Amino acid sequence: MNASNPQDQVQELRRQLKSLLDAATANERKLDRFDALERRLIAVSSMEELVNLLLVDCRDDFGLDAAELWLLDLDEELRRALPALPMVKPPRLLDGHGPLKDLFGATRSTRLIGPGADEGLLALAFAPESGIKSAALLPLIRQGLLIGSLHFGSRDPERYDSSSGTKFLDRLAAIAAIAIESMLNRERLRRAGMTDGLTGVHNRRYFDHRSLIEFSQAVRHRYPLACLFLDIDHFKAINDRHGHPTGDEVLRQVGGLIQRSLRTGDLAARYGGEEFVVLLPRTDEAGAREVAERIRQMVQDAPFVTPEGGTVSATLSVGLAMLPVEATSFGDLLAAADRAVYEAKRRGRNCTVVDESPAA
Ligand SMILES: Nc1nc2c(ncn2[C@@H]2O[C@H](COP(=O)(O)OP(=O)(O)OP(=O)(O)O)[C@@H](O)[C@H]2O)c(=O)[nH]1
Repeated sequence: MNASNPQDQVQELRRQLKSLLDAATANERKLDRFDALERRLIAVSSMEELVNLLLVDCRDDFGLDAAELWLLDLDEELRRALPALPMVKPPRLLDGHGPLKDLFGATRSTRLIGPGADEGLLALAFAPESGIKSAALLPLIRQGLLIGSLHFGSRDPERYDSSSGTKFLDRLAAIAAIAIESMLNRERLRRAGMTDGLTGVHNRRYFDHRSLIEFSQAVRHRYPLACLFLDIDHFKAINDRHGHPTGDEVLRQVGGLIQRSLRTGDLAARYGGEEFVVLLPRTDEAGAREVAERIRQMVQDAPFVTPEGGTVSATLSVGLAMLPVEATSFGDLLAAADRAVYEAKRRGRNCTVVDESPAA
């Protein structure tokens, strides 16, 4: 091309103008996509929706090859909560700060990684088989603390390079961190509303709600439903002899033993002071008796550790009742299990009694 030729000059200017316009249009589209994503992030109403949005929708909308979310979970709160939530791709839960330090060091700012010096980080941030060649690693920060990270990866080595700006991504990370924190708080509140603070099993309010659902399912589908009432023996004496904190500790450990003895789908709750209730759907009398005896035996054998580091022992009386085929109310089943536990106390405690009263 001859630059002094006016026609060539015009053509060159046209070419430059077109490339500027193309870049502006691409930027505008990018801005629109980020804008739409931010609006959706702000509007999410559940943890699973949020995770699916960050990991699945983001990957599809931005034409990425991989998206990863890491969340710090020092007290294993998320480890307990997340399995119950339906997620296409769950986040990776971190039990320490190490992996985040490896990615961000002390800088805690968005990192764009392409081929070159920091390439090794790609193997940390993504599964090795994903073949990621460039990536954006976004630290998620709330109130000055690193709570996790969001990783966008591409097999195109030029998709992200360290000289590009990170303004959009920084903003996205800030909004994602707020959305994650608010969902975690919501999840905590939801769980607190249905969990007994001392023992960690469900509370009476949740039991009252779930038992009605279990009752109507069992009646509709005509499957057996067993109810256990479990009452710690001479609990007043444990409190009186060893102190209230030891009584609390026994309650906490009994709650844990009961919970661990059950299958998914069974329901355990603290019904009152030293009383627990268990619902076993699709379980016949023989099966329910086995569960009751297993729990009773475990409690009998357990050395309960006191807050001072000593041990005390405890036993349980268990009342078992089966939902009568023609039951009309869940209250009948509860009343029958209550009668049975009363009978177990009468027979000398530390035993399981099956309610034998004629079906209601
Ligand atoms: N430490 C502690 N004690 C509790 C809690 N809730 C109820 N209690 C106590 O549990 C005791 C229950 O006593 P009782 O109902 O007389 O029954 P018990 O001593 O277990 O005797 P039996 O059931 O007849 O074997 C009471 O002393 C309550 O104060 C709690 O959250 N923590």
